[in-house]
Amino acid sequence: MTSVRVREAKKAFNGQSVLRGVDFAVRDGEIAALLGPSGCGKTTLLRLIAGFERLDGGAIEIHGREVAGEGLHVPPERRRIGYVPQEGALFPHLTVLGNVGFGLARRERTRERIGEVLALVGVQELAERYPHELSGGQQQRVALARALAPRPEIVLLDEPFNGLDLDLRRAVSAEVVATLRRSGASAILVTHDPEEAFASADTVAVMNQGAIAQQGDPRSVYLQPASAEVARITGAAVFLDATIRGAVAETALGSMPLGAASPGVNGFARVCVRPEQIVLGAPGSGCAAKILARSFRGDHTVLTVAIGEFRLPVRAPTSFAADASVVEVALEGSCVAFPR
Ligand SMILES: Nc1ncnc2c1ncn2[C@@H]1O[C@H](COP(=O)(O)OP(=O)(O)OP(=O)(O)O)[C@@H](O)[C@H]1O
Repeated sequence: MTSVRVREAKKAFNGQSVLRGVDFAVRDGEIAALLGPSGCGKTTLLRLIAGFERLDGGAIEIHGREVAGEGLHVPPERRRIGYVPQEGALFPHLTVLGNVGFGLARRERTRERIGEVLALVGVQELAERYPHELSGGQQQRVALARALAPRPEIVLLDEPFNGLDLDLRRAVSAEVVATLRRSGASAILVTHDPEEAFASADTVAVMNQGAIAQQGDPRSVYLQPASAEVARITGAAVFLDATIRGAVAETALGSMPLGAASPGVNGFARVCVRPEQIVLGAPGSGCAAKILARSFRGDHTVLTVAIGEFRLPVRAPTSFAADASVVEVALEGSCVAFPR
């Protein structure tokens, strides 16, 4: 069953269109990521689903029941949705206990229920502390506990890990996802970090300029992006000019099987490959390239190489010969073609 369905959602602020007809769906128990660049409308979509904003057009259904549409706006407190806003959202004058109890109806505001949800997110020993006495990761766990306390059916999380440094961010997001799965709620996680979206979500909706450009499982949006923009939003992408012959793309780096092609692509095209598909090949296996620069990255080195006028990054092992000036570059896997 579908837990959230958004149809043709439109929203403008001060005459400026922010959502231009968004279609988006999340199934029961699923974690969906809303991935897109800054300003594309992710928070606006989340706030419309929560009921904090009113739709200008289109409709939103929760578990098959329309909650927003023409002449209809069910208030947030009647949507059974938990909301984890961006960082810094705890009430500074309330303890963890007070923060988590805040959203609970009086009869449910028991130490037992609060203790249960603090245990669910693993912060039960922090109950008496104030937000300023917590680390960033602890604060985010408490914010999640506050959202989960009223047993929502859907949890919306707006870039909840933004304020955390990278290592902590990966660890806290994995814990939060595990907690959400244990709670059984569906969730929508807003992020602009593709790795976070892929690691956390069952379905990824790629948003750009107020519309969903593609929605699918993480592998399909990464490996078969529907457009050059989706390819860029979902990770690093290298575009090569190519000639398409049947199911093969011929590029300056050699030929490559075509994994997918946009409609109308034939003859001259642009193919998208991911940097990890450009590899060092054995002599004679690919295309000779001149090394222009090296950048040491710890567990690997990135070479910038030139093939004629064309420059591209190639990942090499840290042990790569320091005196080499030429390498052989080859392509691995398949590519996706777009019109040139
Ligand atoms: N209440 C508002 N009044 C006027 N403009 C708004 C309002 N809320 C959002 N906007 C505008 O709508 C656009 C989309 O904003 P939104 O916060 O939804 O984007 P976002 O994708 O979540 O961005 P970020 O990743 O930076 O948070 C922006 O141009 C923003 O300035």
